[in-house]
Amino acid sequence: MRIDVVTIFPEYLAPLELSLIGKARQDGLLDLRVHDLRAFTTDRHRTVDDTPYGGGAGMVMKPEPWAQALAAIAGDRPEGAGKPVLIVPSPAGERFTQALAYELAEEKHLAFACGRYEGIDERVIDWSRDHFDVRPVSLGDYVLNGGEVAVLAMVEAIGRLLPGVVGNPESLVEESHSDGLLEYPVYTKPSVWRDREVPAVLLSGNHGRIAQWRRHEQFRRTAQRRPDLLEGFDAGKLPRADRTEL
Ligand SMILES: N#Cc1ccccc1Cn1ccc2ccc(-c3cc(N)[nH]n3)cc21
Repeated sequence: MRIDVVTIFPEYLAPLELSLIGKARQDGLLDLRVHDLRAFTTDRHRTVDDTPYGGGAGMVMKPEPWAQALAAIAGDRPEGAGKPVLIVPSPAGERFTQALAYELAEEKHLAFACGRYEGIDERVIDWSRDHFDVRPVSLGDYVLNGGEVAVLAMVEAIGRLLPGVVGNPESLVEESHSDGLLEYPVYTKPSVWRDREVPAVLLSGNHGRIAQWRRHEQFRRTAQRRPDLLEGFDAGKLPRADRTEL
């Protein structure tokens, strides 16, 4: 997968050189390129913002540097890729979810536009639709100072789903949200820690009972912490014990 990120703070994306995503880049599984928006300005001061039409606080990102940066990306497509997906982090976007991460992990070419100030001139979003499949995406219902933190989270969530990135693909199956539920609690040695014991079933070696306990814990936790995730969940999928419990 090819990922391009445009930002005025390229150093904000440095953590993507570390750990699993960094190794995926070294192994050639992920071609991630970070572009400084100021490289696409033409004035002496490398200006990327200006005052908002209609007044109001703060500044808005100028359209032309964005069009220059995004045109360069759209014109440099990986072999066989169609229109890249342009993800624009925004408090006013569709919600980023595990399902969207899986969807985007299927793409050959993603681009991320990291806004700052009060956002990017809206005409850039409109212009981009001729060159990209444009997706404004929200990380959650809170306001960040810019798109970079959201891109760090999304690139990690998407990148870890690419084949070969996570050592044991099995670990992707049972984690939170992979099957619509929160994950079960995990434990490791020692079996007794500060007078707290590991649940006995996990020491039993009975893999059937362990799987049943873990499934029950997923439903119990989801019902307790994120009942919204159970709306519309097919109760017929519940083992009988869980069905009576909810
Ligand atoms: N837009 C905007 C805006 C509007 C008012 C005040 C401050 C900002 C900051 N900002 C500028 C760019 C930008 C990008 C993404 C987010 C963002 C995403 C999520 N999920 N929360 N916040 C915020 C961003």
